[in-house]
Amino acid sequence: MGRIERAFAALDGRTALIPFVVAGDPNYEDSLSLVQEVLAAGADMIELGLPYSDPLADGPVIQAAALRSLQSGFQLPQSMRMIQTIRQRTEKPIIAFTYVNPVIQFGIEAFMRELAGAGGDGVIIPDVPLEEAPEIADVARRYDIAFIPLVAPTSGEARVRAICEAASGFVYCVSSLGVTGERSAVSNNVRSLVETVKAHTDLPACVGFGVSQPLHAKEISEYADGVIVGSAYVRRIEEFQAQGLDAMVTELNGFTTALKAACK
Ligand SMILES: O=P(O)(O)OC[C@@H](O)[C@@H](O)c1c[nH]c2ccccc12
Repeated sequence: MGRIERAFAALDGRTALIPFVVAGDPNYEDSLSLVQEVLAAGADMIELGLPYSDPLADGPVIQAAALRSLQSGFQLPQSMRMIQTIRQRTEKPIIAFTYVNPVIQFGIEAFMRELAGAGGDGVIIPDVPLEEAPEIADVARRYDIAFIPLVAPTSGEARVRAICEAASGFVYCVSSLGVTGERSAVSNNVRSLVETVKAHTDLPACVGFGVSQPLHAKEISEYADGVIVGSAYVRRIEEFQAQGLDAMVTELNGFTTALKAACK
C-alpha cells in the first residue's frame, strides 16, 4: 500500500486537506519551511507545483508565484532536492504538480525515476495530451508514482470512465471551468462530477479550484474525499513574504488549522 492510499485509509472517512504551493516561492529555504509547517499544522498531503514559465491553466496568483520562484533561481533539480528533504522529515504524501513540457524536456523516464528516488508519491500533469497520457501513466506506474488525472465539469461520462480507468492515487475533480484562482463560492456542479467519478472507480475523488475559505472545505467534505486549496495559500505567501518567514508560517498555520477543522 503506497503513502497516498495509506493517508486516505488513516483518515477513516474524513476529508483530506491537500494544499498546493509553488516550490521555491518565495525562495528555496522559505518554501521548504512553509511546506513542512503546513504539513505539521494538519495538511494530509502536499501538492507541490514545479515552477514553469508558461502556466496556461493558472490564474494571476499562481502565475506570479511561479515567476517569484523562477526569479529566485529555482530550477527543476532543486524541486527534486526539496522533495527529498521533505521526505526525510515526513511520511505524508508528496504530489508533484507540473505541466507536461518540463517532463518531456527532462525525459519522462528520468523525471519519474528522479521523483520516485526523491520520495515523491504522485504526479498531476494538467495539460498532458490524451494520446500521451497512457505512456506517461505507464512509466509513472513502473516507478510506483500515482498518475493523478483531472476531470472537469465538461467531461462527459464516457471520458470520465476512460480517465478513471487510467487513474491511480486519486481523481482530481476540477470544480469549475477557467483557470485556478479563489472564488467566492464553489460550484455545486462538482458534486455530480464527484458522483460520476465514484460510479467508475473506488479511488478517492478530490475537489479543487476556487476553494478560498473553510466554508468551502466544509461543503466539499460532505461528498468528496479530499479538498485541494492552492491560490488561497499562494496569495497568503505573496501578502506576507515581505514580513518574513515567521509571519508567513503564522498565517499559513492559522489557515491550515481552520481548513482542517472544516474537513469533516
Ligand atoms: O488555485 P486553486 O483555485 O485553489 O486551485 C487548485 C490549484 O491551485 C492546483 O491544484 C493547481 C495549480 N495549478 C493548476 C493548474 C491546473 C489544475 C490545477 C492546478
